[in-house]
Amino acid sequence: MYSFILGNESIKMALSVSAGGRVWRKFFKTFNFGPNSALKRFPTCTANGRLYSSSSDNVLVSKDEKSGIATVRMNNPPVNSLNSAMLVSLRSCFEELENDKSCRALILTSQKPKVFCAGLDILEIYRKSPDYVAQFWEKLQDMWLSLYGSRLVTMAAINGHSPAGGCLLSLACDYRIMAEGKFTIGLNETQLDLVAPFWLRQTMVDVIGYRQAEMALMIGALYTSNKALQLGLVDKLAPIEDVQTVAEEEVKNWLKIPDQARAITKMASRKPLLDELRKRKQEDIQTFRDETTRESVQISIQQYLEKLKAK
Ligand SMILES: CCCCCCC/C=C/C(=O)SCCNC(=O)CCNC(=O)[C@H](O)C(C)(C)COP(=O)(O)OP(=O)(O)OC[C@H]1O[C@@H](n2cnc3c(N)ncnc32)[C@H](O)[C@@H]1OP(=O)(O)O
Repeated sequence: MYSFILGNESIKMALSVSAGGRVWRKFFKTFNFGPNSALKRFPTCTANGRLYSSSSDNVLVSKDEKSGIATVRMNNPPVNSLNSAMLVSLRSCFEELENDKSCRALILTSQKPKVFCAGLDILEIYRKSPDYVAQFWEKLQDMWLSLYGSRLVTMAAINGHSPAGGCLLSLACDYRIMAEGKFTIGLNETQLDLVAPFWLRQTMVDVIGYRQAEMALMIGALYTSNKALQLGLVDKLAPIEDVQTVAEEEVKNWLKIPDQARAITKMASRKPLLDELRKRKQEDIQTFRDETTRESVQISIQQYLEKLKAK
C-alpha cells in the first residue's frame, strides 16, 4: 500500500510497510515522477461522477472502483478545443487520479463522438497579450507533464478527429485506439504557421520514427485513421461505437502486468524528455510567446480562423 505526498519540484512517496517499499522509494527519488510543480490536495475520486476538482463540467470523470480504471471525458463543445480552463481541468484531473492510490489506469476520450479534440483553442492565441499567451503555454506544459509523466496506464480512446493539440494528448498516452473511418489525426501546426515545440516533436519521433515524423511535421500532415495505423501513430482501430469498449479491454490486458515494473520501465524511457522540458520550461514559454505574437503569425492565424468559419 502506498500514498503520495506532493511537494515542489518532485513527488515524494510516503510508504507504509510493504515488500516493494524500498524499490518504490528509490524509484520516486530517481525519476522525479509526475508533474513538476507544487500540487494541491484534491478531493477523492468518486465513481461515475462529474469532475470532482473543478467547478465546471468541461472534463467528466468516472472510475470503476473494482478495476481502478478511470475514464476521463473531454466535454468542451463543440470541438473540445483546449482553452485555458480545459488545460487547468485536465491537469487537475490527471493529478487527482495520479494521487488516488486505488486508480491504476485512465482512458482519455471525448464526450462528443466524432471530435476527440480540435487542439489548442486558436482564439487563445489570437490577438492576445504576450503575458496571456505565456500563461496559456505554461498551462499546456503543465498539463502535458502530468499526463506524459503519469504512473498510470494511460490510453487514448480517440473517438473522432484529433488534430494538433488533440494529437499531442494522444501521443502523451501509452497506447492509442482510434475510430475507423474518415477521421484525421496529426500535427498540422505548420499549416497555421506554427512550429511544434521540441517536446512534442520528440514524442512524434519516438512514436513513428525519425523520417516519418520529420516529414509529417514539416508538411503539417493530417492522416486518416488507416494511414495513422500504418504509420504506427495509433496502435489499433475500432468502429467508433466500440472505441471505448476496446480501450477498456486493452487496459485490462495492460493491468495484468505488475504496476511497479511497468511504471518504472515507462519512466526510464520518458525521464529524459520530462527533465528536458522542466529544465527548459521558461525558454520554451518565451519561444512560444515571441513566435505566436509575431504579426505575420497573427495574420496566418486570422486566415486559418476565417477558413475554419467559412467551411
Ligand atoms: C511556437 C508555436 C508553437 C505552437 C505549437 C502548438 C501545438 C498545438 C497547436 C494547436 O493545437 S493549434 C490548433 C489546430 N487545430 C486545428 O487545426 C483544428 C481545426 N478544427 C478543425 O479542423 C475542425 O473543427 C474539426 C476538429 C475537424 C471538427 O470539424 P467539425 O466540422 O465537427 O466542426 P467545425 O464546424 O469545423 O467547428 C465548429 C466550431 O468550432 C470552431 N473551432 C474548430 N476548431 C477550433 C480550434 N482549434 N480553436 C478554436 N475554435 C475552433 C470552428 O471555427 C467552428 O466555429 P463556429 O463557426 O461554429 O463559430
